[in-house]
Amino acid sequence: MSEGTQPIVGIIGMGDMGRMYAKRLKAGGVESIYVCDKPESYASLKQEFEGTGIIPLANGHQVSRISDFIIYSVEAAALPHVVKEYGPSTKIGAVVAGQTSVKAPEKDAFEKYLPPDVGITSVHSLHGPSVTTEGQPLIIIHHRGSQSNVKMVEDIFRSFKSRYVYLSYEEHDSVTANTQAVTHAAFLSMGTAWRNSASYPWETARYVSGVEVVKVNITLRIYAAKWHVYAGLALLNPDAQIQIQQYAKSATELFKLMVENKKQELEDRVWEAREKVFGWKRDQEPEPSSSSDPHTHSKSAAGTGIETGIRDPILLSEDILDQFSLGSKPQESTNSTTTTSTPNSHLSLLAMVDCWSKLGIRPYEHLAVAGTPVFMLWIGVAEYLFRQPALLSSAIQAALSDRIHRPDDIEFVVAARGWSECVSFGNFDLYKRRFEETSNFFSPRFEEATKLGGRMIKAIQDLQAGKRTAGQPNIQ
Ligand SMILES: NC(=O)C1=CN([C@@H]2O[C@H](COP(=O)(O)OP(=O)(O)OC[C@H]3O[C@@H](n4cnc5c(N)ncnc54)[C@H](OP(=O)(O)O)[C@@H]3O)[C@@H](O)[C@H]2O)C=CC1
Ligand SMILES: O=C(O)C(=O)Cc1ccc(O)cc1
Repeated sequence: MSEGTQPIVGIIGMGDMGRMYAKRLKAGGVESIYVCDKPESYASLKQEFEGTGIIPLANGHQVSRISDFIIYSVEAAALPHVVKEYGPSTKIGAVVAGQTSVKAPEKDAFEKYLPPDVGITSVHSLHGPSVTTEGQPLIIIHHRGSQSNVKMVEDIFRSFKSRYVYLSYEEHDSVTANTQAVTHAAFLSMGTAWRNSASYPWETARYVSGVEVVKVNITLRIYAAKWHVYAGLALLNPDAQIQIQQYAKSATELFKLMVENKKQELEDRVWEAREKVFGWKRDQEPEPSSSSDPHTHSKSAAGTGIETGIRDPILLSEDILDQFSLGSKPQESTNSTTTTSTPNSHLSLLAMVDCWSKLGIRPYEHLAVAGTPVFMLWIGVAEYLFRQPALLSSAIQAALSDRIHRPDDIEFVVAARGWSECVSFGNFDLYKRRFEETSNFFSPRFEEATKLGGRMIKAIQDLQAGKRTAGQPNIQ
């Protein structure tokens, strides 16, 4: 690349993320963008991108030969063979990145198949293709080559207005196992449980309000997306299995305490997890943003040593959550199965906080480094339940005595164990089958839920942004 000229950007893989990148980079002022998908898609890509300034080429060899910065944006499981094929054609002195959600296989493939004169400065946008890039974390992994390559990558993505987060390959997989893999395991399990109960949660009045809205909408959002994205980051991330297994173990152990009616043990375990994760003493309700919030003075992300600065609590309110109800809120009725006030064990959330506690995960610190919108919402609802002692007590009480939700809880435990086992087998076909069985069950509601999920994510981001502009501490 000669001095003063813009780098030529190449994208291999024009699926959802590749397209989003190409369009946003073009709109952001990158002059030359060459892209390709599989050779059989060349003709249709050419037609689709005619007149846009984004130039489709026949294959990854052509993109690699001409580009100064090449982004592989293909399925995680396909990446090694795609890099093996096109990597040797990479232009001398170019810089290569992968959009892959899991970096261990990407690192291996790049080291193995890229010529030694090629730099490796990888990226990962921590959000889906339909979410704004603005304010979202964009992880930059500088692995090989001149430090000036980092500046080039930063300049290329400047128009995204994302928040750059600098990690190593290993730190990336450790943080995303904590933020993404285990969070997805929770939502996938809820979906499987509902499917196996043959019940659409929005048809059951007890699921329409508050915390349930997030559970249902995000579950549907995940099942509406591509299975390989979730399979890749769960099955190929060496750190993810431990987290997913602990989540299933937490759900199982809590459930056993429930059915054995071991009140004291269950209470002690839940309140201890609350203190360990959130720092709030038993029965103590923290003031908003008070110094008793442990996460408001955290300094480094657990396990990474990365300085994170300060993070606000999320402080979701019932009012915000209810704006996104999937059904209409029923009137209080004498039939307890149809009232919104029926206490719920919230086993999926009790298990999540127990799992964070057992693994020493500090969710706010990971959120500050590499939080996805889904993870932020999930912490938001966990915080909502655990912040208010009365609400948490009523969940524990329901866990011990309520019989209405118990069948759902059984299904949930079985589902969490099933996902954990599936991940431990490392079998993509099995994962796909499990995913698609549930995804087909929910598909009639995808369009609506995806829109609602998008609005919910925007609302929580606006809430956070509003707090920051109101003078509360920011994470940067
Ligand atoms: N979707 C998301 O929310 C996010 C995804 N990611 C990561 O980004 C990557 C891409 O994901 P996403 O865009 O969603 O997935 P898609 O399936 O939409 O896109 C992947 C594209 O790569 C193409 N491809 C496969 N092999 C080749 C090849 N040899 N040459 C050229 N193109 C090829 C695929 O073609 P075909 O369909 O024919 O196989 C497909 O069009 C994944 O690694 C994912 O983990 C990261 C952040 C968010
Ligand atoms: O926010 C989430 O967890 C999502 O589900 C969207 C997503 C999927 C894969 C990524 O690598 C990054 C973000």
